[in-house]
Amino acid sequence: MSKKSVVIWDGNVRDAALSILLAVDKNQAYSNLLLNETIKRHKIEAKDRALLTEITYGTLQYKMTLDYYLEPFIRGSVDHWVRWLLRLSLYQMHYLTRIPPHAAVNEAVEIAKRRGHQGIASMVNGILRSILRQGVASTDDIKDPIERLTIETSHPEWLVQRFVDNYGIKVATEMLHENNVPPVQTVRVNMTKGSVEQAIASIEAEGLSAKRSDLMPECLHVTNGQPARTKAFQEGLITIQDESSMIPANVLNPSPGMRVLDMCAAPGGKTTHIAEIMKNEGSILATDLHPHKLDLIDHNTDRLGIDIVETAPIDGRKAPDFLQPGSFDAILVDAPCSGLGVMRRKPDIKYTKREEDLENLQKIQLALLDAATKVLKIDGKLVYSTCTVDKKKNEGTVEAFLSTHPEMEAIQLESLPTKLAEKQANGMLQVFPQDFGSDGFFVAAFRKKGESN
Ligand SMILES: C[S@@+](CC[C@H](N)C(=O)[O-])C[C@H]1O[C@@H](n2cnc3c(N)ncnc32)[C@H](O)[C@@H]1O
Repeated sequence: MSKKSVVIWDGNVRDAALSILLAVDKNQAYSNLLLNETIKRHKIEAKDRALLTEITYGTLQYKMTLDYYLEPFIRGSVDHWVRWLLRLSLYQMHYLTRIPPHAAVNEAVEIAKRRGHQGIASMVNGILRSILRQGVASTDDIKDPIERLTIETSHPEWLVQRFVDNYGIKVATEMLHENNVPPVQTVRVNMTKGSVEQAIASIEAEGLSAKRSDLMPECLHVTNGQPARTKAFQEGLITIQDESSMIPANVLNPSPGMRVLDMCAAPGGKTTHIAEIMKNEGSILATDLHPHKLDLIDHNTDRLGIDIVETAPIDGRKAPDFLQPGSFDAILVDAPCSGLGVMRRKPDIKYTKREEDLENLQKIQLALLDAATKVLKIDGKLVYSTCTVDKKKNEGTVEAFLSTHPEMEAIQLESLPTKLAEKQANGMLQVFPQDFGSDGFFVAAFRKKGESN
């Protein structure tokens, strides 16, 4: 992202949302990053912040559905920015019950006048008022179930088909709908600094609400506010992290004093979790392909008061060239992946990801696992995780790995709450976004066979 923001903030939430959507559409920025940057840079207040977030994400989440609704009302072609303006206005009219539809139309007309001219404003007014009078077409009229899900939930057809092939129509439908639901904010309590009760008290003292999750013991659900701005965050008592992302470090479950490798570590969400589980005793090598990302890990360890982490820029696939064979007690490979489990947070993924990307990623994932095996001690534990939901590429990668690595065996995923433990099969766990309202996530665990000395 450039140093100069692409979003001008003059207090007009819809106009700012339009600028963000246009930048995202031109691949100038990721929606989550540009939205956060805009909010931070312009110090946007809570009420506007909530609306800006809702309109930007909502419009992006439902882009294809909105186009389906708009199509019968648009004669000829409209400018690219006008189409985005229509989408974001219709999103408010159709999905946000608290905004009077006429207010959304009036705002759209004003923006059209300012960004274009009176003619465009009249056209926008005409289209939106016709929709108000006539209503939108029902997606129930679409007979083909894949096409209907594609339009209804605004996911590309190849992805809908892939989810249905992988998991059946029921699970796929639930997941596609859940992907459009805004995520809950969750934080992880740093138990080396304080208890869950202390974290709740500290967060609530600043006017936010925090409650224990009934899934992961170190997880809190936080509402109405920005936990990253709290004292608890600044003092290292909490870390912003999705609940599913708390699974891999728990499954790795290293003891204090161990030597651990976190192979794809930046920005360090799981490295720091591993360090907390180890009570900040032992040593962790946190590596990542991109040297500039290592600063993020250092920043996190400093804030959390963790001093057992060392970082190094290493391509995990070449780890055996730099690290001693058989030298780590436990290794986490939190691999680069297609991100199909995090589309609620990053709706851009729905429209930018291509099916062939999944193939390329699998080659990298297998190379990382192969390298990890070489530097793992005998009897050591290897945990593999991705934030994606794809049977062929998650379970498929594990099967391909095991078939070429007879020295490794799949093992039971330990140290998990019962609700998660009972969902595992053959040393693998796939969490769907609809299971617990957390990200879609995959975790597998292996042991290096043989006698340890
Ligand atoms: C899913 S993210 C890791 C998130 C991190 N574990 C956390 O919890 O904060 C995947 C990471 O893998 C890194 N990566 C991609 N290819 C890699 C490679 N060949 N070797 C090491 N790291 C790689 C990316 O830079 C990215 O930071």
